[in-house]
Amino acid sequence: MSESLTAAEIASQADCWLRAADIAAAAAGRLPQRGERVAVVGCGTSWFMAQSYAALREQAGHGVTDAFAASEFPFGRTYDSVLAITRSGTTTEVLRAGTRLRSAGVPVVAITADPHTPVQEAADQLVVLDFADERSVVQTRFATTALALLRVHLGEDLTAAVADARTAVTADLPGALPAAEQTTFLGTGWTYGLAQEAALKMREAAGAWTESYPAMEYRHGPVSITGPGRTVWAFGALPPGLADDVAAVGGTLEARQDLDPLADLVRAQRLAVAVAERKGLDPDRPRNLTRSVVLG
Ligand SMILES: O=P(O)(O)OC[C@H]1O[C@](O)(CO)[C@@H](O)[C@@H]1O
Repeated sequence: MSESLTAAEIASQADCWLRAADIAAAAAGRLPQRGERVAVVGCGTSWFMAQSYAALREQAGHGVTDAFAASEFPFGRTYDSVLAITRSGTTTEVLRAGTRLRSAGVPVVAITADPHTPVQEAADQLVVLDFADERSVVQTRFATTALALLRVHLGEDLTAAVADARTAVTADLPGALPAAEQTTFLGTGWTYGLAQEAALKMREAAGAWTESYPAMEYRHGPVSITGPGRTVWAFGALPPGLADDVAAVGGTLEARQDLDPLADLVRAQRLAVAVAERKGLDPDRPRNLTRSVVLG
């Protein structure tokens, strides 16, 4: 089988993160400033990246940062600025939120792959990551590149993450993994957004049954569905006792704490493609999904 577009885009992420690091200084004036009260919005994958960034920004002490699905923006709250993430620049909920915020005088910046779209009207300023744009319906490299840019903007050095991403694209996928009958993805802090994104990727590309939770929530119900043939995949730090909890019910624990969590997401993306192909599905043609959702 020839390599899918999605697989090729997944493999190119480390290079895109390096390019993001190169443009971070030039974009810095448009991205949230230290001390600002900021909201970050997006839909689907972009919303999950917004959640990861919000957690990282708060953790870095840069200021209050809330993330919302664009359709759920709490217009009664006051923010110094709003950051929108949208690969396509056409997603209706993002455009509606941006337009309404702008008309209320709230500065809106959008990170997008395509500036020649309606997002140019819905935002005051754009940060364009056209080099990370994708031909696939399912998002992979645009989203991780946006998060990589934001991590550099927070002062992180991504050298190790880039090296880990290169490892993640060549490493064998865990052969011991069952056919991914069901996978529960866990994360904490910024990695919870990654867990949600991994679960979405498996659903979108492979039509797989997946769930995602904050890691410590695992014991509060999700453990009930773990068992033989089912996998728990933890991003970042493992909660104490998790390995024992998963083993006790016969599940398989997948955790690569040696990798930067964003690079571990690359492995999860690859798993989604592998599961799709194992099921005879084309990861480039996800069921019932379009590249962006534009409402009438
Ligand atoms: O970032 P955009 O272009 O606004 O698109 C968001 C879309 O991307 C997706 O993640 C597609 O993979 C969908 O969940 C969502 O509809």
